[in-house]
Amino acid sequence: MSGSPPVVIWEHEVERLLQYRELIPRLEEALGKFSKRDSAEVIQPVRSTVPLQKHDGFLGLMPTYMENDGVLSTKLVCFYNREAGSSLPGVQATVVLLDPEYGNVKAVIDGEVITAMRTAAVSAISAKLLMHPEAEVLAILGTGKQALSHYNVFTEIFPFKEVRVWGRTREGAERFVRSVGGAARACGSAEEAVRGADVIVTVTGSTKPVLFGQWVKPGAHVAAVGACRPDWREMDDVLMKEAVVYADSREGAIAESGDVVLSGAEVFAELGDVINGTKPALREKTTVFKSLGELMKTEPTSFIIPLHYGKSFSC
Ligand SMILES: NC(=O)c1ccc[n+]([C@@H]2O[C@H](COP(=O)([O-])OP(=O)(O)OC[C@H]3O[C@@H](n4cnc5c(N)ncnc54)[C@H](O)[C@@H]3O)[C@@H](O)[C@H]2O)c1
Ligand SMILES: O=C(O)[C@@H]1CCCCN1
Repeated sequence: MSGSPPVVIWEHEVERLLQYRELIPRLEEALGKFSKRDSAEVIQPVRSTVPLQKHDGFLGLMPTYMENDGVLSTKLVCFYNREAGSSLPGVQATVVLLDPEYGNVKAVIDGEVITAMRTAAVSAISAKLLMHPEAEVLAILGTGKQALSHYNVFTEIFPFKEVRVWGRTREGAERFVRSVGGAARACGSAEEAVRGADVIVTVTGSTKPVLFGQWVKPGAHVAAVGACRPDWREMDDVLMKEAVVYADSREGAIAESGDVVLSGAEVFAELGDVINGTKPALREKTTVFKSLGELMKTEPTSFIIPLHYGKSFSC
């Protein structure tokens, strides 16, 4: 294997191979393993970030090693502040899979679909664990790629009666609603979308709060996906202080989430702690899951390879 050139697996192939019904249980297992902090299970340091000042962006390096599973990979992700508006993409990602023994690159895999689906799947896991079991109304703030993947997985696995979408422009929200076949309602303001919602997903490129605690129904669950820099926000202090805060990675949230850093909110638990049964899922409280994406790009990558080659492929 060490002498072979890397295989390149691109967007359409990843899209064909990844399914939420397979991704979700694998990510639950991986989140649980990570929270045990057993170095033979998962080593996933907080990502290294290189500022791309001239372009108002960042390069994030996200290595992971799962020794027991024999999987070594790193995601390379560039992300930008596009708040001022731009036709260029806000996030671009590639995943590189390496042989942990030889150190050679085995595969270069498009990271766009992995990022969209993994992030939405982890938010869906947070909702499975933390939302009210009879949740009926979903609100999505944002109308980009993550808004779409979140819409897809949340409506695939939960029986919401109503889905509301807010975007910076009314046209953007209406375009989004048309793109999903009209099964959601475009709202004229974030407040209108959020009032009375049981589950709220924030997937904006905003650097300032778009979600305010005074609008949020007590007991609602928020999956907060944007604002992945220590000085960027999507939520205000009222919400951050009232809610019980969960994260994918505690270290990641403390280092990278402006919502956590600037509000001084405490991270109560990781999703993996809840999965492992070491911390409770406080469903009756208002909960925020702060997603940084720190984790688990390796997991989807590791099963794309065998799927790509069929069962005969061995890592
Ligand atoms: N937590 C994670 O794992 C993870 C993974 C991928 C992306 N992200 C973050 O999620 C966010 C969305 O990513 P995406 O790939 O969907 O990006 P995108 O560029 O496709 O969409 C961004 C959306 O945010 C909106 N927006 C931008 N500035 C805004 C503002 N000030 N107020 C309200 N809306 C605003 C845009 O109109 C657009 O609808 C970004 O912040 C991105 O960095 C997080
Ligand atoms: O983990 C990721 O893929 C994202 C990209 C954008 C910024 C935050 N993290």
